[in-house]
Amino acid sequence: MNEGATLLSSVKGPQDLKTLSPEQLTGLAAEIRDFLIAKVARTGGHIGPNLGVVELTLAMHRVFDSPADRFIFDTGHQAYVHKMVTGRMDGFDQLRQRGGLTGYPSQAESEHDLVENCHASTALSYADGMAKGYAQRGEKRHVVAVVGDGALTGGMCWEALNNIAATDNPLVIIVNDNGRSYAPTIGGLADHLATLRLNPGYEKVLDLVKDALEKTPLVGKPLFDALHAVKKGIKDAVAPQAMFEDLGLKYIGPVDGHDQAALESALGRARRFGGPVIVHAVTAKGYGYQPALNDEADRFHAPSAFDPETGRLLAAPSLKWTKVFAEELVEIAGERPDVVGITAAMPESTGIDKLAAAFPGRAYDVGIAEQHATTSAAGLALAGLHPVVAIYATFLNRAFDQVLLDVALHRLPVTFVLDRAGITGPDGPSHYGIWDMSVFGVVPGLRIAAPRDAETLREELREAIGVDDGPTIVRFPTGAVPAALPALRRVGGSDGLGGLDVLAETDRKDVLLVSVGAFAHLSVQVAAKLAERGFGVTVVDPRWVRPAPVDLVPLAREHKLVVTLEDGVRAGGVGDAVSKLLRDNEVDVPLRDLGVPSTWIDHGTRAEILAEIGLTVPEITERVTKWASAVTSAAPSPLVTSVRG
Ligand SMILES: Cc1ncc(C[n+]2csc(CCOP(=O)(O)OP(=O)(O)O)c2C)c(N)n1
Ligand SMILES: CC(=O)[C@@H](O)[C@H](O)COP(=O)(O)O
Ligand SMILES: [Mg+2]
Repeated sequence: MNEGATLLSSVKGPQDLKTLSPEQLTGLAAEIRDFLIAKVARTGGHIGPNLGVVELTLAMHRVFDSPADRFIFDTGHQAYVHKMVTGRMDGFDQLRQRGGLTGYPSQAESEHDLVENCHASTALSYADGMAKGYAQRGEKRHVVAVVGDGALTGGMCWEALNNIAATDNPLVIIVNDNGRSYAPTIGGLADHLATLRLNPGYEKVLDLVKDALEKTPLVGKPLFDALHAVKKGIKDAVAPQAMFEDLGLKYIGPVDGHDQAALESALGRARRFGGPVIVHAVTAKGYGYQPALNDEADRFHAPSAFDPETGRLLAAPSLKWTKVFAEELVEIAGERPDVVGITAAMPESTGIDKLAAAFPGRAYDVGIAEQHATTSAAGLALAGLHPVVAIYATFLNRAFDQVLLDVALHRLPVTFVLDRAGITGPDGPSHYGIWDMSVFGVVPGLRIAAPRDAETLREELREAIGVDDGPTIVRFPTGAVPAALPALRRVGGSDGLGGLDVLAETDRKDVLLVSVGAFAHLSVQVAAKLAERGFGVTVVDPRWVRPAPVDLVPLAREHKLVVTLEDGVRAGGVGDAVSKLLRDNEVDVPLRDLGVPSTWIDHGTRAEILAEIGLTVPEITERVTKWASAVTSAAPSPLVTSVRG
């Protein structure tokens, strides 16, 4: 290495790690942490999880040979160090930015990345399949899966472990146990890991006993049997619930996940073992960076840009959708003792922590277990309660069958509150909440509300919790709540859910713009432009969007063109549902639908992505102008709206 050059700059690929001395590795780990803090402070991202896996990632790359050996990171939010040592250091200035490095593994970025799915608890299933596949093909590779203690609370992990235990493929499962998901990981599994963590002597005692036995005259099978008996005795005495071994999986650990030599020794043993093996590494989320280590609220799981010196977040404070929901839920819970909350391991970021604080015992953290959350909610409803399941929109997708059959078939009053609905942004396609209105729109008896501002969120949440004969969804986007947009008037209400809000109108009735949720401001701005161009426009917010509100039928009849605008996929979305409603009611007014195309859209800011897919005022105005011109001719018609200026 040149004088003055950093160790970090000498690492162009995993091979460069293999020759480093213990001292150099310690230095490199420190440089990696400094690099991550400096870069992520500017872009935002998963700083806490990545600071915790520096030594672990270096050990993986030193003991195994990626890409010949296959690395899978569960969830993938902890793969920054892996990116750094596989030739992507230069990309970190553009981390999670449009066109820049993704925040997760990415096949397009590197041959070292395989699994891009950022929904938790899938790695062991991928690993099981890959290990079986390589065995079938006669390929000699290790499959190495890193799974967090949080991800391990997801049911798929246990389905996979059940299968993996019955194989003898070279599959190494590294449990990255930092005791936290977002908040501290909960439940029996977390308790079990904690018990194991508190018994660091287990492996050491085993080694001592093994040494002693090897000095005795026992050989072959008698030695093995004696070893096994002693090992089991120690296990029962030192770590009485060594569940992994009871499941039939070799367990190595617990290992100090910040002790480079210990990690490499454990991974080396796992590699030599040749069959499925669990390495239990104990790490600290945020290791080496005090603001992230002291992070009670888990703000450093994935903060936006921050001051690296103090850890202070740089974004100006704003009123978030989540806060409005959380406060209203607490209000409602004060009035209704039957209302309880559920979060799938995200208490603070979904706002369920506020309910837990106000009414201890009435909020449940079920772990990263959206399917269980849903059916457990069904159970709570069967027991006479009204559960509110607060979840990010993208994560409810995996509980479709539970929503359909466990909840809706039984007509159970469960309210799902879908935060981060619509295009979210820097986390990329796995995190966009764009499928809910299509996917859950087909569930019989399920009603979906899409509030447009804080006031309507409060109102629609109350309406949803007031429904007692089936499930409801209330969905809202990420970030700050827009300014209030009061209705000019409310019409209809014949379907029992309170009617539609007219947000803007002209005397002339050319275009009926059906605006879903937070697109209301955008729609009113489009209407103003269309009115300037001489088209008559009515903007209506249906409030409850699935099933399509029957009150739209008479309104549509009064217009020459219906345009729907939604923050979700067009395929099977609100536009399709309204179109079907109109057809079923023999309304022959043409309909055009605007929304998110059914393609994989790369990460970026919400604004950048909406611009790319043409959901901006100028683009929508142009398109509607074209459509409207085909069915009517323009003439002056001033727009009336509650928006000033
Ligand atoms: C199905 C699903 N639900 C929720 C999330 C949101 N989420 C991302 S990381 C995380 C916590 C993961 O905890 P753990 O696996 O222990 O990893 P750590 O962050 O502690 O390294 C959660 C809940 C997700 N990615 N996927
Ligand atoms: C990996 C994951 O699923 C979450 O950590 C997600 O990145 C958080 O997103 P928010 O920042 O919107 O809470
Ligand atoms: Mg964890």
